Amino acid sequence: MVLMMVPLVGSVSVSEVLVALTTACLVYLLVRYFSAELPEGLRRLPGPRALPIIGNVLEVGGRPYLSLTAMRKRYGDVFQIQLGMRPVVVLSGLETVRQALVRQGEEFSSRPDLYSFRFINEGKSLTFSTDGAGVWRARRKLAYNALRSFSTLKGTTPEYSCMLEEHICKEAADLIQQLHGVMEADGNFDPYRHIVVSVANVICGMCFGRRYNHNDQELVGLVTLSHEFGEVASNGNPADFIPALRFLPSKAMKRFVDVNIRFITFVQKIVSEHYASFDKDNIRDITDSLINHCEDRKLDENSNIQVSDEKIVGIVNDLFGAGFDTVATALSWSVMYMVAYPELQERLHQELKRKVDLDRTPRLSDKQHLPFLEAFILESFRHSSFLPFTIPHCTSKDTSLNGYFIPKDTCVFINQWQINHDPEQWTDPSSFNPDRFLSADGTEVNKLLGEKVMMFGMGKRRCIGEVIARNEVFLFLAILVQKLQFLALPGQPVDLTPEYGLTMKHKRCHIKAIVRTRDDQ
Ligand code: HEM
Repeated sequence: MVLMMVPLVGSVSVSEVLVALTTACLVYLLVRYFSAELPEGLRRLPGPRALPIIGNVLEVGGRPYLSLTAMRKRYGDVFQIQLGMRPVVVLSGLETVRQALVRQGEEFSSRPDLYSFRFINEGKSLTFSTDGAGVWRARRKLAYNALRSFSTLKGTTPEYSCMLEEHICKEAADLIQQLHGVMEADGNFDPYRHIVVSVANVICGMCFGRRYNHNDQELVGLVTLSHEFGEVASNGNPADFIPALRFLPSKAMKRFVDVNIRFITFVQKIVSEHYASFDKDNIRDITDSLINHCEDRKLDENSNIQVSDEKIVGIVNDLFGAGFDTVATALSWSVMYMVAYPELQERLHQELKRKVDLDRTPRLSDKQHLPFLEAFILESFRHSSFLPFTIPHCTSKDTSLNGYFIPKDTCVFINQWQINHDPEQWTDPSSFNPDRFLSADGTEVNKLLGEKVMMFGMGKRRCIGEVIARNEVFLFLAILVQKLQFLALPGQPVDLTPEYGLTMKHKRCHIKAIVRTRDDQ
């Protein structure tokens, strides 16, 4: 957002429109500053001094997770910046964030009315929209129950403990075939490009009861567009913070709108097909179960929260959207860490060999016997912190935190990256060291420490796909580590610098994989 805002501001600084705007903003800020009353006993939020119109955009820069972490050292766990004309409160520190999102959860669990969020799922997103508490809660419960039922459903054969396990095992086996094929054809591959299709197939299986070929242009085109989405959705776009800018052309915003239209068109086509073939006695997937809920609800005259059919069936957009890029990014980072640290990759393989054997496919139940893999995943989450901020929150009423007054409707950023790299919590936070999560003899994972890694948010808005996501990352990785060895290409060192976005990716690159045979174990 910040990167996009700077050139835009520069290109129109000479126009009359902005001169008028500057004056209006200055007046607005001055009036706001002097008129804001402070309740007795509470302090004004600390924070850097803001420039007119652009606020603190220049200081925040292109890597807000780093600059806002640095500002926390100066201003503490709760401080305020100004993004354009919008004040934003930034929260850091595990205990402060827990206080806000859990103990004061009711006050901190709304979403801000950001212009760009209106284009996501046509403004009806469960995740991004400003639905009132009642509607949001009802939709969230529906989404949570649908996800739980369709992931824990019995597999089609007894060898699988549940449908989620079945989907993952089949997709992981197919991914290995794919990678083998690409290695034979090209000698290298882009890990994210292939992983994202396999992961998307797992969520497509649950949501739509179907899977796509790795070369299906419609799906591949869609799931590889997440960069365009994340660039704007990470923490808005310039027009979210300087309202007048929404009337000026913006390439990034246009791409963002286009991605959202493509996305919704893709899902709506599938939903229409589901309506056409819907059979109440044969609920095939999450889409069917949501359609069924609409039918049932029409019979229930006592339901007091009114949610439109569109908003109910539209939940499937959120589940599909949230379900592939996040997990694929997590897996892609894990693969890159294995490439960067071959000795850790070997330890992972040896653990699998000892605890699972190489002849049978790992299962979800193997998790408890693979502490090093669990520690490795925790460290990949912590170190990459690929979701550096939660989705922006907003205060639902005037409140206070750590003695500071925060007015109603204030946009709140939660800095997960800071929590995961806080030197007060983590020894040598910048080094990649899975052993930090293991007991001295390496046989047990320190669960308490593991819970301090913040990747899924906290409290009322905590991710509803967390269990599924953790299971997916574990099982995909276990199967990949068992069957493949990942390596850097000669002369191409691994670059683990994250590229900023809603989900931060490592630089797109090519690596190679060797299929492990019994002889070279
Ligand atoms: C490693 C993978 C994942 C990570 C790191 C992750 C992380 C997050 C985070 C940080 C939030 C925002 C929390 C907040 O605003 O405070 C979130 C929200 C959400 N996630 Fe996930 N997520 C992952 C996978 C999934 C999956 C697989 C699904 C569903 C299939 C999912 C569904 C959702 C939904 C629907 C929300 C919005 C909840 C709400 O606004 O009430 N996520 N997730």
